[in-house]
Amino acid sequence: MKLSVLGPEGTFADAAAKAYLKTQPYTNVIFDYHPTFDQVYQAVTGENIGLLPLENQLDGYVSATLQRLQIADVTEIGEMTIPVNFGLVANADSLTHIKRLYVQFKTEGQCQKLLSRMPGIQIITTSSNMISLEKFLRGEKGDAAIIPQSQMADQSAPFMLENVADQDDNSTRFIIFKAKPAKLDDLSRLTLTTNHFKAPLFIRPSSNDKPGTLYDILGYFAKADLNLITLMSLPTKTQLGEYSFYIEVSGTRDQQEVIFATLRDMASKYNVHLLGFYAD
Ligand SMILES: O=C(O)C(=O)C[C@]1(C(=O)O)C=C[C@@H](O)C=C1
Repeated sequence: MKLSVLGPEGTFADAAAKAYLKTQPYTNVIFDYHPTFDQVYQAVTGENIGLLPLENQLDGYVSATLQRLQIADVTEIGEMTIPVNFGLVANADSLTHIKRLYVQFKTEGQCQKLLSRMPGIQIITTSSNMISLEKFLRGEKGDAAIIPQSQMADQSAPFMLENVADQDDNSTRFIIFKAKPAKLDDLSRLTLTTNHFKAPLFIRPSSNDKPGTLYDILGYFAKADLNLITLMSLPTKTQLGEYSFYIEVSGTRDQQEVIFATLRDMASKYNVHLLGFYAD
């Protein structure tokens, strides 16, 4: 089986994939690294699986992943949360002599305190923390990169700062998915391996321009006593002001029947795009 993740080896996605595999019975897994989230998504076919970051404790949801999930025909089969911290490597004698900084786009929002100490610097955004490191290693004097803290021990740059995330307590949640579309009927028959589940989904009203639409959507879950852990609105991109809602429902095994009955009920009125139903 192939597991597609953001590469090269050493990204947090790679670490999350390895942590996930420790909890699973898969054998002979081949790691398949790609430089962007979109290429990771495109690479997952058949029975193979992929992993993408969904949410960071400091910087919130990963918009690129949500935008992709909104239109994706995938089944999420699980998730993995890992601690995240960063280090700074620089080819300079001090912070003030750094001219150019390589930083992954989601990492930037997690290292704001460090960045505020480097005014006037040229920031080059990358798609992966290990690409930031690669670019730094091939770079010139005055260059710096923010890289995973786990890579710091292997580096010997002239100037290095450890643990540069805005706070030490920081984590990112990743989702693991297959390429086949999540089907309500198939997933309703799934046997959970733990007592808890999560069900991520998008709900798209035919129009947002009506009083009480969100209230009505939330009412279905409230009436069924189903707990929502996420509610986000995302532009559908069809028209300015048209949004869909990304929702994560969590519950216990004894609520399996009620969640599927609720989703079927909602599907007669709204566009319900289920993304998965998995043990948590
Ligand atoms: O570049 C990496 O190391 C990644 O795995 C990506 C990613 C992300 O986009 O959220 C993962 C964890 C951190 O939040 C920062 C970057």
